[in-house]
Amino acid sequence: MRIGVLALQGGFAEHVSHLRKAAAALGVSDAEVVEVRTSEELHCCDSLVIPGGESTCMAHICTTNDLLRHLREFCDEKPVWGTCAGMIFLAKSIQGGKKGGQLLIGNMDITVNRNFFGNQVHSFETSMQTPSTHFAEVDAKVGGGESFRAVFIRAPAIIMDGEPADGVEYLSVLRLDQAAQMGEGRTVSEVAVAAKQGNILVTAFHPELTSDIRWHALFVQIARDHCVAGKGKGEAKQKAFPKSALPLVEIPDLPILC
Ligand SMILES: NC(=O)CC[C@H](N)C(=O)O
Repeated sequence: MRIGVLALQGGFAEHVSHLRKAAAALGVSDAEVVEVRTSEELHCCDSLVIPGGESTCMAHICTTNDLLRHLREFCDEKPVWGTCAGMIFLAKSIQGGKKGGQLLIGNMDITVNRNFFGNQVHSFETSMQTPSTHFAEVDAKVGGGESFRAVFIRAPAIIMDGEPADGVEYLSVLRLDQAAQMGEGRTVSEVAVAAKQGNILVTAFHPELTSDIRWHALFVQIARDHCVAGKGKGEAKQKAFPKSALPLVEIPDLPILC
C-alpha cells in the first residue's frame, strides 16, 4: 500500500519520516510513503496524511492546483489523518476562520475553533492519556505507555457542543485549567484534541515532532486494515507514482522536540 503525505506546505517531511519508522515497527513491509503535490500523485495513494502548517495557505495552494475536489473525493473513500492545520482543513465547520472565509475540505462532521489556544506564543506541550482501546495492537507491536506527549503549536481544538455527530468519536479530551470564554456568555471547560469518524482521523497536536511513533503506527494500521478489508486493496499502489518535479532531499534523522 502507498501512504501519501500532502506536501504543499507545512511539516510534511517529519510525517514521512515517522510513517516509515512506524510501518517498519509494525512489520508492514509493503508500505511505501510518498510526498503528494498533485491530483495525479494523490490518485496513486491508498491513504493520506495532511500535515500541520497554515490551513489558509494550504487551502489557497489546493485551489490554485485544483486539488480540493480531488481531496474531498479521496476523503469519502480512503483513510486520511489531519494534524493541526490538517484537522482544520478536514472540518465541516470552523470558528475563527480567515476574514472573508476560508475553504475547507469539510468531510469530517466536527466544529473546529481554528486558533483555540491563542497565538504562536501560546504554543505548549502537555502529557495526555493514550486512548488505550485504539492502541492495543500498536502497544503490543511498537511498545506503549499510558501517556503520550502532546505538542500544540498555535493549535485548534474541536468544540464539543452537545452529542458528537453520527460516527464521530472523541479519542482525546483536554480539560482546561481555566474555562475559555466563547462569546455571548458561553464558556468551554474541555475540548477534544483527537477524534475519528469513519476513515478520518484528526489530531490538534503534532506527534511527528516527538520521538513517539505510536500515532503514526495507529494510522498505518488503519490504512492497512482498510486495504485488507478489500476497500482499497492497495490497488492505488499498482499505479506508477509520477516522478516528482521537485524532489526533496532525504532527511534521515530529524530533530525532535521531546
Ligand atoms: N500548527 C498548525 O498547524 C497551526 C494551524 C493554524 N492554526 C492554522 O490556522 O492553520
